[in-house]
Amino acid sequence: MSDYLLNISGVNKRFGGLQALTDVGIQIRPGQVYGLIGPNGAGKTTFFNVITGLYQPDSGKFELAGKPYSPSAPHAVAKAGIARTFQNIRLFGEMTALENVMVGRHVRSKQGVFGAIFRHKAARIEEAAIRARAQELLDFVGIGQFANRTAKYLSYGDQRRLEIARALATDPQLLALDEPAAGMNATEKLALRELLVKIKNEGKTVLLIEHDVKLMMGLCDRITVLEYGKRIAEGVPAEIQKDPAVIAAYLGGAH
Ligand SMILES: Nc1ncnc2c1ncn2[C@@H]1O[C@H](COP(=O)(O)OP(=O)(O)OP(=O)(O)O)[C@@H](O)[C@H]1O
Repeated sequence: MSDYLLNISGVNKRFGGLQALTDVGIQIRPGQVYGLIGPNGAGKTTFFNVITGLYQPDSGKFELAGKPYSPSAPHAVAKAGIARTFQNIRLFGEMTALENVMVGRHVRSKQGVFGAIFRHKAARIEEAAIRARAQELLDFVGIGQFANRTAKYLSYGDQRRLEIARALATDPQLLALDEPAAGMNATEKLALRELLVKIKNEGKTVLLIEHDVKLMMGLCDRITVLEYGKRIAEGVPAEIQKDPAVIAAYLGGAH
């Protein structure tokens, strides 16, 4: 059995004439916070979207917790145990914060959404448990006091927290975050960092793409750097920071 929670290798992805990913892989151990960085257009989003089933790769080997998984569609990936958030927040704006998290939780419920609607006794009991767990998750990410607030009225930083709570509601083995600090001010970034450390301390494994390299260096256990669709470096932040290829990629500004 592999030591890795996520073990991906040989990913190629072409868009028409553009080779967006060339033989890219990533190996993440359980409990790590793992970062994916690289200059604009390096292929980070493409790779992330391939891992989470949004884009179909031309080739690649995908394993989660030692078992092959098929990144054929987002729901298949979610079922395998990977939950993600999006760069552009995708919440149900008209629903409350609590309801947004409950929807995430229903992915795991026995009765499913229909059971909850028809309110059989078993469904009612399960519904109460889902509600309690959703509240717990809101408390965990620090917005428990806004449980009944309509999602669209939450501040930007709190909406991001809510997205993370909703992703956690599926009890994922891997939490994949797409630029969680995008658009955040310095205070919100600091709070996000604290939250990610808390998630790590709960034993969760996290993969994130983030443009804020400073944030990544202080937060990640390991980092993969992409440039022009290829992996140019992999290692702990201290190694990455002084890697000549990484420095050249960022200073080059070719993208
Ligand atoms: N759906 C698509 N169709 C065609 N080309 C695409 C598509 N998505 C990405 N690309 C191209 O693939 C390359 C990699 O883009 P990608 O968005 O993955 O990079 P990135 O590292 O996430 O960049 P950024 O930091 O700017 O978000 C770019 O040249 C981009 O134009």
